[in-house]
Amino acid sequence: MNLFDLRSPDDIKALKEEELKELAEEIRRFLIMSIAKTGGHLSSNLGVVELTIALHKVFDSPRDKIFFDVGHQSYVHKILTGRIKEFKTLRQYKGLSGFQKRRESVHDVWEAGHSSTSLSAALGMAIARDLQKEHYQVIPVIGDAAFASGMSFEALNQIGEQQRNMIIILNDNDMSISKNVGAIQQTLTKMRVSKSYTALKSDLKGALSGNQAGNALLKAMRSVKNAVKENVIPDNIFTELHIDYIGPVDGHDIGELIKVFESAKQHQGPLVIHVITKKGKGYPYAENDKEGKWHGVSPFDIESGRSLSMLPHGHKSWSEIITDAVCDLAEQNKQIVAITPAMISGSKLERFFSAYPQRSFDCGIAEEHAMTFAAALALNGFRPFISVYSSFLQRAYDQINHDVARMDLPVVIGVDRAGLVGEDGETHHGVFDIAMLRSIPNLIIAQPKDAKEARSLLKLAFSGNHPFVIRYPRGSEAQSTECEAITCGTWVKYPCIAEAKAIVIAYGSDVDKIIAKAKVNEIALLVVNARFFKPLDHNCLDELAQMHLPIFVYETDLLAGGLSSAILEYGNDSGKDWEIHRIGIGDHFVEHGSLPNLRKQEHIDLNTLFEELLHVIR
Ligand SMILES: Cc1ncc(C[n+]2csc(CCOP(=O)(O)OP(=O)(O)O)c2C)c(N)n1
Ligand SMILES: CC(=O)[C@@H](O)[C@H](O)COP(=O)(O)O
Ligand SMILES: [Mg+2]
Repeated sequence: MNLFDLRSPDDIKALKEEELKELAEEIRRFLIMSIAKTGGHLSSNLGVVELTIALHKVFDSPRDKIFFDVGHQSYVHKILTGRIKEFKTLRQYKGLSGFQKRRESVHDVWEAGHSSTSLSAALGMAIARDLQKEHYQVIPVIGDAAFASGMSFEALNQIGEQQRNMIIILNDNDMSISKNVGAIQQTLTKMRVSKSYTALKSDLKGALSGNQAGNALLKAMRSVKNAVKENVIPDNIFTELHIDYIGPVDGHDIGELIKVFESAKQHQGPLVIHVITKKGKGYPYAENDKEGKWHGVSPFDIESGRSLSMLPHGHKSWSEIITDAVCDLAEQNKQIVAITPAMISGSKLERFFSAYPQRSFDCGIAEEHAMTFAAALALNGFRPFISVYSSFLQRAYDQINHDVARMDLPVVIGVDRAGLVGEDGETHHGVFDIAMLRSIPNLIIAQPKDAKEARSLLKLAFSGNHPFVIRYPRGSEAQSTECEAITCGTWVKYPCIAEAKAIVIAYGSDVDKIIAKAKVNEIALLVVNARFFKPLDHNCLDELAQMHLPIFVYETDLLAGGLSSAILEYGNDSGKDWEIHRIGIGDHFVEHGSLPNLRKQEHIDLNTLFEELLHVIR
């Protein structure tokens, strides 16, 4: 079958098992070729090819609701639902999203990007269906790491109690972004490899070969389980929650998957089907990836596996710059510990984890738990550094407020991926954290403009005794080992040339870019590096007000509640009579695309700033 003829799942309903296996191989080849060109989430999608084909073969999307937790592994679903032609635009501005989007297709019945929402959503859909007296299947597909997250267990607790019909596909590849962690994973591994479950599986195969329908199958399952229950099989975490369980099932055996899914159609009440897959299947570099290098990739050379995107000379990622600084501080200060909620590779914490394994903790996808865990370590004499992507930090708002800030505990929170991130789109743009955190008492919130300031701010953070938030963007910066003393809450003024005609207050790496652009264009500006969002530098603001010049506050984050809001609040409270121009992101979510395109679309690119500046001062 030509993949490009695929319009809807109906096109595969008549295919026989052998043809479906060929389809799987064609899709696998297409994924590797296409993602090598565009970048994207490679290994998770290679792992769910047969699983997704079998789901669309057996169930009737969009009537039956098939959806994916996080959604980064929904590319095969998109191919089978008529979107293969758009894959050349994957994650590009106005192109195909890397996650499920309702605007793209009727087959995208849910949206995510953040982990572990699928089971709660499934219960909502199932109860809506029942209350409306409708009849369709609700089928969340959830990975082993997303399953081991708090929100998933909150949902399972109610699913077990509600006993609504749903088919939970647990896609267990024993991987999060890198190797999965935690006791729940250990339990799943035991279930996956224990002989009794394998024995049970061969009995299951027997039952299936007789083509027994659902309940008969489960009766067979239960009789087998009861038969072996005395000696080996304890009830598992699912049955203890009154959720039936079938598994483990080979997630690459289309025939077996179809039989199990067919049987599941008749099942009454919630059912978990434990599917075992190989993340990265079919592409050796990704199959053998333990560090998570092939989870989310930039364009790469298929033959060598080499990435085609290189950092500018002398640059390191901001994540690495921060980790290097924390490692150097940790050499002197044995109380420094590092915590990550499942993002070791994304946050580039590998150096810390290998240098200080006893002082390194990966909590799994559990931002809420990780933050309170950090608070208790700080309360008991340690100096935790917890790195969380800005958008995932939204999960830990109450823990920052209720545990870290209220008790005024010295936790250093590295807010990675702060600002627009680009290709991952609205669920991942880290544009809310300044507004989200600025109202919490006791927090210090800062952003460095370069590597030297990053090291200086971290030195200040670990020398103080208060919760300290340091935010930094996706992307890279020239590395530096320099460091200087910084007084908390102080901004820095950079007069560009001659008598300033306007003031620009900015932060992060844009500060130096604005200075350079003003010099090249011989525009007389005073540029202020507002490296602290909290506390504001009131002395500096008082001085700026005295200059009676137009003040441009240039933000690359949400305007509402951000830096300019804080400045306006101060101006109001201190009776300032000043002219403030605000540039930043308006009251809407920002879609996916490359950063230059998004900045232009949001009118937060430097050209927009300078156009507005010149409009005022000339
Ligand atoms: C709240 C939240 N935290 C972290 C992430 C980053 N993240 C995306 S996918 C992923 C791993 C998912 O592992 P799993 O659920 O097992 O799916 P797999 O990729 O193995 O198929 C993580 C940690 C996220 N999307 N949302
Ligand atoms: C799906 C998900 O949430 C992560 O894989 C995320 O896409 C990683 O983002 P970075 O590529 O910025 O590390
Ligand atoms: Mg996984």
